[in-house]
Amino acid sequence: MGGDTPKQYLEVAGLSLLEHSLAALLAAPSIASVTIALHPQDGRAADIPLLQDPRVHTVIGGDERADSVLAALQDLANRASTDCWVLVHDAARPGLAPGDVERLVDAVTARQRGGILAEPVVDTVKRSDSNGCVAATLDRTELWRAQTPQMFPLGELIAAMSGALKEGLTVTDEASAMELAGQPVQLVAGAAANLKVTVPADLELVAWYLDRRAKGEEE
Ligand SMILES: Nc1ccn([C@@H]2O[C@H](COP(=O)(O)OP(=O)(O)OP(=O)(O)O)[C@@H](O)[C@H]2O)c(=O)n1
Ligand SMILES: C[C@](O)(CO)[C@H](O)COP(=O)(O)O
Repeated sequence: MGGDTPKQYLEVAGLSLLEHSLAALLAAPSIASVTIALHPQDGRAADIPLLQDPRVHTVIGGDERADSVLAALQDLANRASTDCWVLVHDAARPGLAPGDVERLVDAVTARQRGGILAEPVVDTVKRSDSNGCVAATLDRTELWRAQTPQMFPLGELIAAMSGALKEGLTVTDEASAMELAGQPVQLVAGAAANLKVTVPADLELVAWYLDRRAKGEEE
């Protein structure tokens, strides 16, 4: 994103990205507690009123997203059964709605199979060769863009993430680790509003979605 403010503390519609994401999770009836992985030098989280909620815990994160996720999962395992289900969410996805969380939880619990929110790819997708030319056109009917939350049993996810990191494998989401461990992962339709804020224009886009939601308009 550039700039001096860490992405999770950029503001949209009067709240930081982290606060929007946290509020959505806390408003979802299925969520019992939330553990937030913070940067070791984080100086801002303590000022967030929602962090006073007794259901919220914090832990020091790691160098990469996967390290932060594993730190939070291991902290959670100190006070929750490894059989319980856990959802991992990006602070950088502030457009999450409590209803999205419940849709994922319902699908996962109905089939007792881990799953993720995801959006079908709507463009024609090309794979490039090393010269920047098209090597192939992919079959988009099989392609989805992974979102978060991603929901798996706590113990299985810790084992899968630890295994992947020990082997030096890159896992950019939790499903990747579960796939490497040979576990099935179901795809549950996510909303366009649940985008990952990655470039400055995404802030305006997510503000638009949040404004429509606040006015009760369809997404
Ligand atoms: N060491 C890290 C790196 C990222 N994240 C979190 O992982 C989520 C998704 O990562 P991404 O959007 O890629 O965040 P950054 O790497 O922080 O940002 P960018 O790629 O835009 O530089 C974000 O909510 C971010 O806060 C984390 O917890 N620990
Ligand atoms: C987990 C994720 O949001 C799925 O799309 C994404 O992979 C995280 O972002 P990153 O840029 O890969 O860290």
